[in-house]
Amino acid sequence: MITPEHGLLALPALRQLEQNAEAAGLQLMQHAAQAIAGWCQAHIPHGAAILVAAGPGNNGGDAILAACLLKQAGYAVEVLLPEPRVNAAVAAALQHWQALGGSVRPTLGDTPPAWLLDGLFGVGLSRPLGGAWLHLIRRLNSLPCPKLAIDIPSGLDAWTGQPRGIALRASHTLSLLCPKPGLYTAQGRDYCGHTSIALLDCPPTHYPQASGSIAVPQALALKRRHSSHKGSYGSVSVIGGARGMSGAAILAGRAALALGAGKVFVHTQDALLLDPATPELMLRSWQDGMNVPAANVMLIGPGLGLSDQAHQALDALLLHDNTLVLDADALNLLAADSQLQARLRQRSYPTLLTPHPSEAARLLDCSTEQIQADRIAAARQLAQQFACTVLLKGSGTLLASSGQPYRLLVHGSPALAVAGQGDLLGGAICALLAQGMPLLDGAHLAADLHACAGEHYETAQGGPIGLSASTTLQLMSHDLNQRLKQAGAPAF
Ligand SMILES: NC(=O)C1=CN([C@@H]2O[C@H](COP(=O)(O)OP(=O)(O)OC[C@H]3O[C@@H](n4cnc5c(N)ncnc54)[C@H](O)[C@@H]3O)[C@@H](O)[C@H]2O)[C@@H](O)CC1
Ligand SMILES: [K+]
Repeated sequence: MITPEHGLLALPALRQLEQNAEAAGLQLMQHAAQAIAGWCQAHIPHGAAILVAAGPGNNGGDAILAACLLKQAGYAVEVLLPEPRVNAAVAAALQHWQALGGSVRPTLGDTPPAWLLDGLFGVGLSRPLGGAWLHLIRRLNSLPCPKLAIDIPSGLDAWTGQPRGIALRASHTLSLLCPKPGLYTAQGRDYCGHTSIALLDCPPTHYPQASGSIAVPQALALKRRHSSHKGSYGSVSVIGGARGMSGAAILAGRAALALGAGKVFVHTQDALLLDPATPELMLRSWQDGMNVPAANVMLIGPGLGLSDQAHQALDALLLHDNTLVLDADALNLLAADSQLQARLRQRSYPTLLTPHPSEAARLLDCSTEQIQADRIAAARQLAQQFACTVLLKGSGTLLASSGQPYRLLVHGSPALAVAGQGDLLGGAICALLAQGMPLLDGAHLAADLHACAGEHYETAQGGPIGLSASTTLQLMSHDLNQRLKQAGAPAF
């Protein structure tokens, strides 16, 4: 059961929710206005000058009713209404505003306000913004003040997280009634700033079935007993590291150890003698990997290369009945070979693909821009086309598996946009799977730990630059231990 604060609704379901609430007599616009005014009173100094930009639909109605409450609370509020043709709810809100002595201006003045409230467009944006709207939003973006977007920054698509023509760059966003995927994925986080959600006192029974979720799985399944030993925590084999690229496979192996796998094998093209920083890793060659699928979870791809030998390794592994994670060059080999794809589809054992947007584009034979234009659709299409679970990397990482609600990560940081982080994530996922977590939950929890490590680093350093692999792994294992501490008693 997905709760209202975690559920991601498709547009028809959101409209259904609004109807359900209205039919039950809930005055959503009043509740929205109260939530917005409450947010402002908690964040904006009393009496400050607030410019409320109101559009022609209900997003504008929310904004104008909030303007009324803020004026009554003692703020110096002005309403900017660029489009005089407004819907009935906005017209009623305007009447109320004017009855309070509030004035309305059609164009932006010269004096910048202390804060901007953006109520131009919300989820009703139905086409790219153009003409005068482009000019206005450009000017609003250049105002040197913090900006609160109501529901979603105007111009940002609430489902894809992509601007349509142009979008307001908010410092804060207060989303109404439920979270929307566009707040978190693609360019969403760059446009939304700090995001919070106001559920508007809408009872959970009014919420239709969600198609996605931002809830993160519990770590409880990883709780350890005193009587356990290394054999209790599974084993991971990493197959990668062609000549000159062994670092990628080593990083994945280190991550698998740091996140708690009992035993970790690293198979590189030529077996390495030792990883001095992590002598616990058992180092083998590819040949050994094919003949001895010793581990219950296998990761193939980091630094694998595209040689015939790499192709053979992937071909052989697809036949094994262990849990299999495909990353990096394994995905590139797969994209280029329909026979490998057929073999993948025939697998009946848990399989995960972990592409970044360019790898996803190769797999779907389209451009990276097309993937990013609708990341949710791309992740779902990959899961369906290849009959496996998919983790689509990038800002707002997504997980999709046929017949399941998709999952969206709300954490992450540009600190993670450096070489080697994908290898760490692959290894970390395998560690949680080796310890018995189901595929979707294990991949999700590992990706969340990775995303949070990036955020923690950025917060601690005051910026995203310089995150190393070893720091990432320390942050991830620390966070996992903290989550386990809070998770209660182990299941027997
Ligand atoms: N309906 C309700 O009961 C609720 C509505 N809420 C608010 O209402 C918003 C949705 O309201 P609406 O559905 O009225 O939609 P919006 O207010 O987002 O915008 C719709 C208006 O914008 C115009 N429009 C759309 N795209 C345009 C473009 N590219 N260029 C120029 N004009 C364009 C439409 O013709 C229409 O007039 C939410 O985002 C939220 O702020 C929430 O308060 C929750 C409850
Ligand atoms: K808005």
